[in-house]
Amino acid sequence: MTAPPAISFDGSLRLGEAQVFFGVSFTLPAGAWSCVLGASGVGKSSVLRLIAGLLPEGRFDGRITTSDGAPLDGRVALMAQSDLLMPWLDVRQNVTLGARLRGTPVDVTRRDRLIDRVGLTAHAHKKPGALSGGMRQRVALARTLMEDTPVVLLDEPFSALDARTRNEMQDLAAQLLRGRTVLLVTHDPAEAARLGEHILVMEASGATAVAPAPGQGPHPVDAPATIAVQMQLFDRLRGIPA
Ligand SMILES: Nc1ncnc2c1ncn2[C@@H]1O[C@H](COP(=O)(O)OP(=O)(O)OP(=O)(O)O)[C@@H](O)[C@H]1O
Repeated sequence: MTAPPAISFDGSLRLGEAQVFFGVSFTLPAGAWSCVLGASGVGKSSVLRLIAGLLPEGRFDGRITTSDGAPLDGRVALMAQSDLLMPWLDVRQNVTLGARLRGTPVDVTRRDRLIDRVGLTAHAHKKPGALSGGMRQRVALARTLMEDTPVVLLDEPFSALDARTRNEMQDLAAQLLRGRTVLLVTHDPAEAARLGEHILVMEASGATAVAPAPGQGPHPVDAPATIAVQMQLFDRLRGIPA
């Protein structure tokens, strides 16, 4: 993996007749977890798709730049809320889907190591239909890591999981993605307070930074600093000024 860059985003987006957002500007620090929250429809997923180069429709007036000046093409992996697993492929084949689609050789040692790190070695022969929701998200996480990109974008990947599995997945993702430039879209102030080393609240007219809990994430869920950030985010999302 190449060194993760910081990413600066500045622009406005129109989709069809609608101005989705206007003058949204922020910088994602290199090698850290950034979290973005905001009302439904404000354009959070569109920001991810713009950074990933996956929003061909619409009109984006602005710039997305990197601290090393190199383009983001080929350096970004996106993990969506839906696990997007292929039902006819087993865990090993799903984890290596990227290489299969590109027609490039599969690094089987790396594949098996990642499946082991997400705790699925005993289930590697199974198809998605035989896995729980948490296991399926583990496969999706291993597939994202298999791409070994310095930038990882996460679009509400844990929102459909029960509280305990979500907590486990947050820890696992924080551990496995440490050192990469990560942007997580979430509706959950507790998740943002726990994982965020940089936190943004997005509105149609801009993005505001909210100070995270100190130190490296994941922050302890019951630490006073984490709870204070969570409460502040609740207030921001309810429209209560800081
Ligand atoms: N291809 C498209 N064409 C027209 N409008 C679109 C398109 N994709 C998204 N939109 C609209 O753009 C707006 C922003 O969508 P987006 O999914 O980015 O918001 P979001 O903040 O991620 O929402 P949520 O939190 O509900 O997932 C929404 O009003 C959505 O309906």
